[in-house]
Amino acid sequence: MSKTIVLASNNAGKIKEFNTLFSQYGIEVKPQGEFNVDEAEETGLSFIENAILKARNACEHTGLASIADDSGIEVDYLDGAPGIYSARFAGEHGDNEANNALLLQKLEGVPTEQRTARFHCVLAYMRHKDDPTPLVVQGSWEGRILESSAGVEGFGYDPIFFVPEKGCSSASLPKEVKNQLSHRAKALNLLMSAFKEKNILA
Ligand SMILES: O=P(O)(O)OP(=O)(O)OP(=O)(O)OC[C@H]1O[C@@H](n2cnc3c(O)ncnc32)[C@H](O)[C@@H]1O
Ligand SMILES: [Mg+2]
Repeated sequence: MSKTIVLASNNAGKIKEFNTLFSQYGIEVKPQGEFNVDEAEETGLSFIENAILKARNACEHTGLASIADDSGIEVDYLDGAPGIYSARFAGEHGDNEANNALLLQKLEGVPTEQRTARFHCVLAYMRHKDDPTPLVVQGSWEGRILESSAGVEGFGYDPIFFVPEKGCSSASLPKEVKNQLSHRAKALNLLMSAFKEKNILA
């Protein structure tokens, strides 16, 4: 049985990655923009809460099942900031350049070994707006914050996120490589296992 799943995101970078990732599993998702869904207010205090708020909002507006992604970067030296505020770290939502510049500034002079950080991704799947048991999975990706930007792939914090196992920034990795290693790829892998176990979309 094929059924439409709404992707509860307006972030073009995420949507692009999801198109590739989902196609690997033979699943088609439609971004919420195609349904004119109003953006959910991300008032939660954790990635999990925000992912559920976004998924529920998309279900409510479309009457369809949805998957939301709430993600961000946690920097150890900053006690986990920007965390759930990653998209609006410098004030304006989605100003990637300002966010990256502020993060570099806050870490100015901090030695390499204290620049550890990780991307974190929570995915929430809800069958409908009143679904009492959303499926929630998480993935993370360890690295550290560079001292300046490098690379043009990806989006958001990718130019300043150093990937130790590859020796370069995540914006310097070919898309296929990021899609094998990333927090998002790991979380989606878990979600797909849960789908299989629960015969969702089977
Ligand atoms: O809520 P939606 O509509 O999905 O879009 P958003 O951009 O607001 O997304 P979030 O609320 O989840 O905020 C996540 C921010 O964390 C950053 N981020 C998340 N995943 C990333 C990745 O793979 N590479 C680089 N930056 C990432 C990026 O700056 C995002 O704007
Ligand atoms: Mg958001």
